[in-house]
Order: sequence, then C-alpha cells, then structure tokens
Amino acid sequence: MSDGVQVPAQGPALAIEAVSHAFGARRALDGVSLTVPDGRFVALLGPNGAGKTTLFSLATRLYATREGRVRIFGHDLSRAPSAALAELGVVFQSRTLDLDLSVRQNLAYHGALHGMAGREVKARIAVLLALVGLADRVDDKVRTLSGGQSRRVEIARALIHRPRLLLLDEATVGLDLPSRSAIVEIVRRLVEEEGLAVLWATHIFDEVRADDLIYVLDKGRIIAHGTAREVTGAHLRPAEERAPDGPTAALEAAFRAMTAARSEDAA
Ligand SMILES: Nc1ncnc2c1ncn2[C@@H]1O[C@H](COP(=O)(O)OP(=O)(O)OP(=O)(O)O)[C@@H](O)[C@H]1O
Repeated sequence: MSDGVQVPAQGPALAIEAVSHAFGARRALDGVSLTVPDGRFVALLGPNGAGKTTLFSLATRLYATREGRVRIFGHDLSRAPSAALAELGVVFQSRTLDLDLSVRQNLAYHGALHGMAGREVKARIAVLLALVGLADRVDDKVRTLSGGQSRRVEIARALIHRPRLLLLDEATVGLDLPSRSAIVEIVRRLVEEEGLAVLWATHIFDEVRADDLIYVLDKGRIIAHGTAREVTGAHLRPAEERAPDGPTAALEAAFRAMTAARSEDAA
C-alpha cells in the first residue's frame, strides 16, 4: 500500500510489534510489543530510563523503526506514514508550545500544519478549549499560563485534527496534585465520552486504576501486562494484595517486586 491511499481503518488503535531500538551500543528497547485497543486507556508504566520516550519517538516517527513494526489503526507507520499520523495526537514530555504566541495562535498554527481550513480550525479551537477548561484564555500568551494550563493547551493542540489515538509521555510530571488530577480527569473523560484511545506513559502509580490495561516497561523490555488488577495479583503475595492503602500501594509494591527480581536475575 502506498502512502496517501485512503483505506478503511482496521485493527487496534496502536499495535507495536517486536520493536527494538539502540543508541550505539546501548539497547534502549528490546523486542517490545504492545497494543492499545480502540477506545481504551492504556498505561505504560516504567521508571526513568525504561525506554518510554524512545518508544514514543518510534510511535510518532521521530525515529525510524528499523526493527519491528508500528501500526496505527492498521496503517503501517513506515509504509503509510500520512494515513497513520493523521490518526495520532501526541503530548511530548518536554514543553513544545511557543511561549510568545497566544493560545489561539499556537492551536491555529497546528491546525494549518494539518491542512485544516481556517473556519474549521476556529470552531475546533472553541470546542477544545471549552473541553480543557481554558475558553477564557484563548487570547492570552502561553507565557502567562501555569504549567498545568500549558499542558491542557498541549492536549487541545494534540486533538485539533481529530485523531482517534492520543499518546501522552509523562504528561503530569512536575505538576502539583490538583493540576495532575485535572489533566488525568480530562484525558479519562475523552476516553469515556469521545471514545478516544490513549497511551499514557507514567511512573506515577496513583494515575492508574484497577481496570486499566497496563504494560510495565523495565530496561527496554515489557515485563508484565494485563489489567492493573491482574498484574498486581500475579506479582504480589496475598498479604500485600490486601494492603489497606489500596491499588496504588499494591501496584507500586508489585512493580518493585518485578523489577527487583529482574535485577537479581541479571546479577
Ligand atoms: N538520544 C539518545 N542517545 C543515547 N542514549 C539515549 C538517547 N535517548 C535515550 N537514551 C537511553 O535510552 C534508554 C531509554 O531512555 P528513555 O528516555 O527512552 O527512557 P524513559 O523511560 O523515557 O525515561 P525518562 O522517564 O527518564 O524520560 C536510557 O538508557 C537512555 O539513557
């Protein structure tokens, strides 16, 4: 299939199959496979250096995929990049808004990049800013926004071209608790009400719910996947499973047990 040919969407929102990536001698990803079903929130959990950002760079075509395959709603990212990327919105870990432009200008520029007509972009900006609770800040420069508000503008920007899959790389890092909660709530609402598929990379356990699908990435490998409840149950002793402080503590304990076991194996 050549790029630009429109074919009906098929398959999961994101299918990463046996992807590996190395920086020189350092293998950052080693045979990673991961699926985000349409309309689901999937968490990618991993400590610093696990390979999350490298995986995002491959899934967004920032890096070429040399080993393995990435498909977005059935479109192969290497062979049909335009069709694949049209379905994809992304919020990167580092801030990427132009601080000296207004919120509207940042969003409009992104809409133009996607080839959207001016009138369509204007209407979309209004809808998205209402959705992220920033309708009253449309003409303010991004420089005047808080960290959490900027993140919400980045989410709006990522959605301007109506993608059906959203990738967020540590979207809440560096934010205070209320700002983090607001962002998690917006993204979860998009999944529940708009049917968006989301891959949410994080190392913060309390952002994960028991029924979420999770993939645990450690040193470039997926070491566990399933619902958070399943992963926790499979890797915890019964006493820890009954931890009074709930799924967050259970997940954190399971994660430590898994990664510690791998370190011992490697020793
Ligand atoms: N451009 C690069 N050049 C060389 N090594 C890199 C580069 N980018 C990442 N790495 C290495 O690849 C591994 C995975 O890094 P990556 O940034 O993907 O992890 P991460 O899970 O996103 O961590 P963090 O949450 O700290 O960003 C690390 O060992 C890192 O040092």
